[in-house]
Amino acid sequence: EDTSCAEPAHAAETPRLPELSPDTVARAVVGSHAPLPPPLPADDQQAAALLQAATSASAAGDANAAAAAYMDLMELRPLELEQLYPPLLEALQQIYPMGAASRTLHNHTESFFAQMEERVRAGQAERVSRQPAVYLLRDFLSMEEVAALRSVRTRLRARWTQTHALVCFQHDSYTGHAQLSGKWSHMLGVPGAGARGCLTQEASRAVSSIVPASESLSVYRGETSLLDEIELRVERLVGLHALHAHRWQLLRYRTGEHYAEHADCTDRVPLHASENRMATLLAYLTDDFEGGETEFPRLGLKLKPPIGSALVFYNYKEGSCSPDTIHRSNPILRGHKEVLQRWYAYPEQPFLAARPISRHPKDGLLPFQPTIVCDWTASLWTNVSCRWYNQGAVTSEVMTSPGA
Ligand SMILES: O=C(O)CCC(=O)C(=O)O
Ligand SMILES: [Fe+2]
Repeated sequence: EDTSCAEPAHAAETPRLPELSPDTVARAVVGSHAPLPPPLPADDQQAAALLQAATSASAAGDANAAAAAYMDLMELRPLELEQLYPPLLEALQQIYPMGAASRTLHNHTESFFAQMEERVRAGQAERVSRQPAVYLLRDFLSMEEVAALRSVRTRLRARWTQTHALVCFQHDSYTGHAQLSGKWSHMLGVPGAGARGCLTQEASRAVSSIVPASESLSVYRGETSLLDEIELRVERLVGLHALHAHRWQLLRYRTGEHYAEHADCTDRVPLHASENRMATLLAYLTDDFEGGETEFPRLGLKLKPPIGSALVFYNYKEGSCSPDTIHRSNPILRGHKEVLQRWYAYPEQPFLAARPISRHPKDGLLPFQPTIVCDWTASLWTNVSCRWYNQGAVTSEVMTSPGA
């Protein structure tokens, strides 16, 4: 077996880079007196152009273009959700077919193991761990596809640069910090005792540039034909069906950035729940960096798969989230890491891969405003790490404004 990309985890202790601290955040917030720029004027022209694009795309039967235009319109005009929803839903139902015809699915877990074992027999994949199952699939993407995906990321990322990110914390040392009290626009729970909160727009703006955050740029079905093609390849080679997929994520880490230990699954979401993360696919788009390994500490695996290859792993054991799947992205010591990621759910759930319909006005997010979330999933973290998302992590269901 070729294990050239695996080296034992204990070989060298990764040096720890200085981490974000609550005091640094408090100093940035307290020391900043820059006024917020005035809100962008309601862009009626942009909205009218989007509505025009949406209507003509639906008339032409281009569901992908219609859905994208309706979604952008909702980002600008969240209050018009009720008028925009019916035609949007019609477009989405073409992109994400639901219902009897698509419901005759195989046992998804079985098809995953059957396909991956077949890949191993055919010499296309290597079983890196048996329990939990972790496979390395070689030559999953061509070099041309890698380059194309990297430019997709650059292109889509450009849309999210108009405003600073809203910055959210879920760690007692931040939510309970004395100097940060009064600087929160959303807080769920008791500050300093397991709460999660988002800073005000002013405070977010002051800290968004000092928070080292890796990035997750969401891409949805229909947004690029290349990923639509690749999802069929995953069905064929990996046995994970498109109708079980979460959104695509294009991850990026710059020097110094990492993502702390976590499992992709959680027992708060049972295997049969629609939004569970039964299996994970990570395809590597760069390799010119030091550090940045995908490490599974409980398996003694520290992996740096070659460009174009994919790691796929199964997150459950006997129906429960397996803690042995805990993994992290080690700090980047030099260079730049990009990964294409997708989670797969056990039951069919086509809309999981869809762009979420409008952020609620109560979220307090500006149009096309990203969020930075530090320490989102409480229990498993060993240290703080932050991630930038273009998909709102704040929703009125989970967050309540104090006084709202
Ligand atoms: O980038 C990696 O190596 C791992 C990313 C990851 O585990 C995640 O985003 O859930
Ligand atoms: Fe993960």
